[in-house]
Amino acid sequence: MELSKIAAALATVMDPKTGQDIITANMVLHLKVEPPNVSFTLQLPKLDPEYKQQLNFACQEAVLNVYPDAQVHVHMQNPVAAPGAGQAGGPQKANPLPHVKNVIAVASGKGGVGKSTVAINLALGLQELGAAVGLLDADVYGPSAPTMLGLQGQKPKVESIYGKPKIKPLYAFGLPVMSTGFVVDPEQAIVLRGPRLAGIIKQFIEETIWPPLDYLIVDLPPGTGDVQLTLVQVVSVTGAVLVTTPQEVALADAVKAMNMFFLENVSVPVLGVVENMAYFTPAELPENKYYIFGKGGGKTLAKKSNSMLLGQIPLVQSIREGGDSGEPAILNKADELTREAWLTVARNVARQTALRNEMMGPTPMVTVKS
Ligand SMILES: Nc1ncnc2c1ncn2[C@@H]1O[C@H](COP(=O)(O)OP(=O)(O)OP(=O)(O)O)[C@@H](O)[C@H]1O
Repeated sequence: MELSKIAAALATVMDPKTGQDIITANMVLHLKVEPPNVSFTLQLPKLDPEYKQQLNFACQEAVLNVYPDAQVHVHMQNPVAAPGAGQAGGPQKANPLPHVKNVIAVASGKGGVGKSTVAINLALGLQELGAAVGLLDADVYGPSAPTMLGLQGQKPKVESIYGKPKIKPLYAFGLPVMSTGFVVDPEQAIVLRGPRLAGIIKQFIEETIWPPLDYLIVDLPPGTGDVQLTLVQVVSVTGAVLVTTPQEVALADAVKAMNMFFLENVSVPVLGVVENMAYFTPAELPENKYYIFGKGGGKTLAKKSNSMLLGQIPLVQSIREGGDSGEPAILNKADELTREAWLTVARNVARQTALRNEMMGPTPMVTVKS
C-alpha cells in the first residue's frame, strides 16, 4: 500500500465548503497506512450530518478504488480555529479559505481616487512576479472589474457539489475574478444595506470556488461601511493597502478609512499606501513630472498609518485607456515607465506581506455580538 496513491485517491474527493478537493483544502491530517488499515483525520467545518456522511462515503470509496481490501478509518474533527479567532470571549471561527495564503483589502477614503485601478493592476503585478492571485471586486455600489478586465455581460457559472451550489469565478488574464457586478445591478445595489449586503459578501467568500492562491485581492467600496465590516467578520484579512491621491482634501477621508482597520477588535494591519495620480506625465515627455495635485499626500498617510509608501503611480492617459478598454495598463509593454511603477507597488506589497507574516500571526476574524 502506497501512501502517495492513497493521497492521490483522496485528492479526488471534493469538499462542499470550499469546492476544493480535500487534500488541497488541507482537510486531511494524520494519514497513516498500516495494511490493511488506512486511517486519517478529516477536518471539516460544521456541516449537517448528511454532508458528513457523504464525505465519509466518498473517502471510503476513493481509497477502496485503489486498494479494495483496505479497512478505512475516517475520524471527523472540527477544524482548529484560525489563531486568534474568537478573541474577547466570542465563539471560535474557522477560516473559510484555508487554501488562500493572504487576503489583501484595497481601501480608499473616497471614490474616484483609483482604488479599483490599483486593485486590478496590483493583482496582475503580483501574478507577474510569479504568485497565484485572485480578485474579488466587492465594490457593490460601483463595481469596476467587469469593464476594466473586459468581462462585461458575462455571468459566472454555478456548479453543484454534493447538492450545494458553488460559484465558478470568471477568468481574465489568468486571474480568477468575482465581482458583485456579475450578479447585482449597481442601481439595485444602492439600496442594499446590512444583512442583505453581508449575505452577498459572505457568499462571494465562502461559496466561490477559489483555487489555491497566494493572494486574494479585495477591492472594497470607498469609505467605511457594511462591506468592510462584513469582510473582517467572514475572513481573516492579512492586511490593507490604502489608496489616496496627493491632495490634502483626499487625506482626511483616507485617514477615516484607515482608522476603520484599527477599530477595537478589527486590527487589520495596514501594509502601506499607494499614491495614485501622484504626478502628470505627458506621453511625449515621459521623463517630465508635473505635480498638479500637490505633493506628499501618500507619504503623510503612510506616516499616519505607521506604514510605508508602496509606490507612486503617475496620472497618464494609458492608465485611463487601459481601464476603459479592458486591458489594464500593467499589461501594456509599450509603456515601460507606467508598468515599472505598478511592478514596484506589487514588489513592495509582496515584501510587506512577507514581513507582516513573519512578525505576527493571522488577523483574528471579528466577532460581533448581537
Ligand atoms: N493613474 C491614473 N491615470 C489616469 N487615469 C486614472 C488613473 N487612476 C485611475 N484612473 C481613472 O480614473 C477613473 C476612476 O478610477 P477607479 O474606478 O479605479 O477609481 P475608484 O477609486 O475605484 O472609484 P470608485 O470607488 O468610485 O469605483 C477611471 O476611469 C480610471 O481609469
